[in-house]
Amino acid sequence: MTDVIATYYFRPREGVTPEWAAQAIAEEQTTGTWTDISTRQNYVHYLDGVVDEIHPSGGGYTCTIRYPSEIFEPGNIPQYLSVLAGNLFGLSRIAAVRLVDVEFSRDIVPFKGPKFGIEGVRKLAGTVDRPHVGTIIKPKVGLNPKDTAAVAYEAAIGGVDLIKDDETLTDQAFCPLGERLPLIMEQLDRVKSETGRNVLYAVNISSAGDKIVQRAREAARMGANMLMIDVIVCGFDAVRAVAEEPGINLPIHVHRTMHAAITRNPEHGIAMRPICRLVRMLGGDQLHTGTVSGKMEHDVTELRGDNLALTEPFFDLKPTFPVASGGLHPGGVHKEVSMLGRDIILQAGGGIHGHPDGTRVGATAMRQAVDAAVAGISPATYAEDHPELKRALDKWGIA
Ligand SMILES: O=C(O)[C@@](O)(COP(=O)(O)O)[C@H](O)[C@H](O)COP(=O)(O)O
Ligand SMILES: [Mg+2]
Repeated sequence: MTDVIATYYFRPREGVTPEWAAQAIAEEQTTGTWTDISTRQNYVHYLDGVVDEIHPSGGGYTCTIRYPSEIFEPGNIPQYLSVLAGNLFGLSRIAAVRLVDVEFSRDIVPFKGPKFGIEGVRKLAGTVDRPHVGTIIKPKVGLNPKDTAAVAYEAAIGGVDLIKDDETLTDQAFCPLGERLPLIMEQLDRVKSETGRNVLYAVNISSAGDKIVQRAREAARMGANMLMIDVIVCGFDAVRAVAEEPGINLPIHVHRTMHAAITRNPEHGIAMRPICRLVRMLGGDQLHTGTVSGKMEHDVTELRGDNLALTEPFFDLKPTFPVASGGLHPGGVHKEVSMLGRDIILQAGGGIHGHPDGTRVGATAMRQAVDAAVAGISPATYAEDHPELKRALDKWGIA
């Protein structure tokens, strides 16, 4: 059995040595506590966490801690997190601590990973290597099912590859999932017969732990071609439960709403990297990781590393499709593609539905921006003979 290696950034309180702080984390997360105890048996020793290395970093230190994989109950993600990311965050003699990354050992990754992954999603959408364009139905909530489906049709016929519910839309009375889903699939069938394109719709099935698998089954029965889960608010295991459910063969789009409460502070919390590794191993086919030009806080170096964690070899798991979303518009596409590559889903809500000529043209403008980026042509030049893109650039400029 090999060890699991976690990397932490930490800053000890004044008067506390980095050695003491790192050791306190290793003990707190494995077999120790704040004082020696009389109940300890020698045979417990093999489960001790071991501080490997400590290096100064920024205003603090980074350390790697080895966790014997026997401390983990194979397949039990909540238990993994209680060890890797549990009590340590509250230790008062450590001013700040952040879980930066985890190197999992194969024996605690009994999961199958994404069913589709980048290649499988590309096959469904009929693309080879260009970035995908996605949109979020806006306004986030409030539209009735009929109007929601009408917006979906406009975006799909305009050229998007993916349509998704917003993270706050589930099965509320003003837009019941059971009405919205069939109406949207009907519109996407219409687009398929009119254009031959298979547009994906990620229906948000986020719900209580004892309901989410049943909601996934119902969505599949109603003709869904993709599912969406808010992983942080539902819990990581919800992704596994849906991904491993026999009889449900649908890609899973993973939204990370609430992530910034734990990922944003560069000194304290959990970085996006471990979250990327978990979502990939649990079966997420697509995952929001951030943009280089959008409205959300972002660190380009971290972001590129996060996207690599989704796509680099990781045992034999398929790569997960990174999603760049949040304040994106056609004028930002060239920057996203040049910094993040082509295996990316560029998702725009306001950046499509806010186009001066409406949703359909907004979608076309995003596709044109992608075509320009793939062809290596600047958006301004491409806009000279693509009026849809021009109108978008006139409104939002070039990032
Ligand atoms: O509600 C929103 O803000 C979005 O629908 C984007 O809409 P806009 O395109 O209109 O901004 C997404 O939820 C964010 O992208 C989430 O952030 P992240 O991808 O960073 O997790
Ligand atoms: Mg949203």
